Amino acid sequence: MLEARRLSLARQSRQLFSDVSFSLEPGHALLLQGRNGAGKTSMLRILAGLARPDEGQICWNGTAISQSDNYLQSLLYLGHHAAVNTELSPTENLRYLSALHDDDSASIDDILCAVGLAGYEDVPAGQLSAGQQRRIALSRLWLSNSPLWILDEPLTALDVKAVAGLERRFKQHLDDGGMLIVTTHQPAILPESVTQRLELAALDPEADS
Ligand SMILES: Nc1ncnc2c1ncn2[C@@H]1O[C@H](COP(=O)(O)OP(=O)(O)OP(=O)(O)O)[C@@H](O)[C@H]1O
Repeated sequence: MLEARRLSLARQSRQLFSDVSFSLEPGHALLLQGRNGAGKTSMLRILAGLARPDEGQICWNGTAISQSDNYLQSLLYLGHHAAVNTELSPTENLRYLSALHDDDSASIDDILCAVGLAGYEDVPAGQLSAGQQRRIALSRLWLSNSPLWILDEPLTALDVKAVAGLERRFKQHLDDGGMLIVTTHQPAILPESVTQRLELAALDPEADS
């Protein structure tokens, strides 16, 4: 279980969030919402252990993440920018990514097919569209066994079919007892019965305008 306890963060003399607490159980998702600049990416980076809050603590199965010996291995974090080597083909990118992950059981061809890149396997990623490059980055969701996924705007640049594929993958992950924390402006992609929403807006100076 992941527990965030009384997290606070200020940036550039502005309080982004204060006293934010939540807990996330296996099989459940957290949808982080808020307008541009509300602090969603900052919150996700803190949850992923890439930055520290001004105050508060995050615990993984009862242990502070800074002390946990398995938090980072339990986590898959995908940031805003597609982590794709543009000189490599989708197949080569996936071979590289699969070496980083613990699960090599899924075939690279099957994953490329699942993310809709069949027919583009050997084209340098730099010659693919933004949405196709995003699909390469999202292939990690098919490679990873990590129980906790933290995803920053994963739907950016994706078409309807790719979004539907991701929706199915999210559901499978949650059904398997995984956890998901995600920012997206398309909340319908998450199964409502197991999703809690956290809105970072209360401290936004423009919130009432
Ligand atoms: N490293 C940093 N140093 C200083 N200020 C920062 C830093 N990172 C973010 N900020 C500021 O914190 C605020 C929140 O940024 P953040 O990227 O977390 O927002 P967001 O809700 O993810 O926005 P968006 O929806 O546009 O992606 C912004 O005003 C940003 O300028």
